[in-house]
Amino acid sequence: MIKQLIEKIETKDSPIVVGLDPQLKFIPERILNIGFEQFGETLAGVAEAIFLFNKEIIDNVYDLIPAVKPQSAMYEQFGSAGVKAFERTVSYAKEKGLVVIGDIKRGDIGSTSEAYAIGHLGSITIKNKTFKPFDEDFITVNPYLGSDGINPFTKVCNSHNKGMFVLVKTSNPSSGEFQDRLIDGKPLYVHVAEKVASWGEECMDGDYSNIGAVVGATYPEIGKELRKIMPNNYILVPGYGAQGGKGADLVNFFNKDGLGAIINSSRGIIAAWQQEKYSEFGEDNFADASRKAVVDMLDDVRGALAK
Ligand SMILES: O=C(O)c1cc(=O)[nH]c(=O)n1[C@@H]1O[C@H](COP(=O)(O)O)[C@@H](O)[C@H]1O
Repeated sequence: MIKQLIEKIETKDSPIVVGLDPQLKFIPERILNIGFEQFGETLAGVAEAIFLFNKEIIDNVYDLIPAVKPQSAMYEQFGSAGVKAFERTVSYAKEKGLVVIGDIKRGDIGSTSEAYAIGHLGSITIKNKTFKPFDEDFITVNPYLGSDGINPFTKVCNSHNKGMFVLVKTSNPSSGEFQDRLIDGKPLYVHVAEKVASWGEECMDGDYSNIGAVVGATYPEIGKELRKIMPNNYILVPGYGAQGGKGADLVNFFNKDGLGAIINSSRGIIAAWQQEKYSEFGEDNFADASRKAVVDMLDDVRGALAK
């Protein structure tokens, strides 16, 4: 699956991913009203609006980007109707030829991880009929439970040509509380990165592994260190834009071949219409504002890489 992602990154010259993290406050009135007219002022009405909001953004940016990353909590907050909107978003993005990274941050004891892996990446057979429940292409995984929490995902990645990004050093301000702690003289994130490199060897797909890492754009020096420890693992880099990451911070996350990293922006793209910088588009043209924000992000990232 990483081969397919790389092919799209190269074809579009676009190492970026748009995070589809809808919040009620980002959805313009005209979209909300469509949902409410159909399903009333209910969770189902909001969920319909969320799907329509995502669809309009996807329609306006899909030619510029290789992938999207819907964040599951942003849908789960609206209950089962929200989960349905997540499912519809995954299918629609795939219809438009995009790779889908389901940001679900799962991981548990082996038997439970196996169920997550089946539900999100794999398939289940009921009376000779096979179903693929969520069918994302990649997911995000929390490694806190160790190898037996990861192995079931690896197994399904190999049987279904899927992939995962394992949290190594997260972008948030307090990520260091545990992740930077020294153990045997090395920060915990280094131990996790070494594990990602070795888990990744079991899951190679061309020059890169279907097992990647998540490292926040907000820690560029750590990104440089981790890039060396995981030469064959793609790094998903969130934290661009709304969390302060800039193009210049991102160069260290890439390999010399110009590959190896994919940069995420969520609020910076989907809520661009609410920023002063894009106010000329107005609420009705929110998806045009998103397109302009993608173009600006691409210019920034390509410019930094060209230097
Ligand atoms: O796994 C992630 O995607 C993730 C890891 C991390 O360290 N930091 C981080 O922000 N994320 C996610 O990346 C997205 C960032 O959103 P914005 O800050 O709006 O661009 C959210 O969906 C976060 O849940």
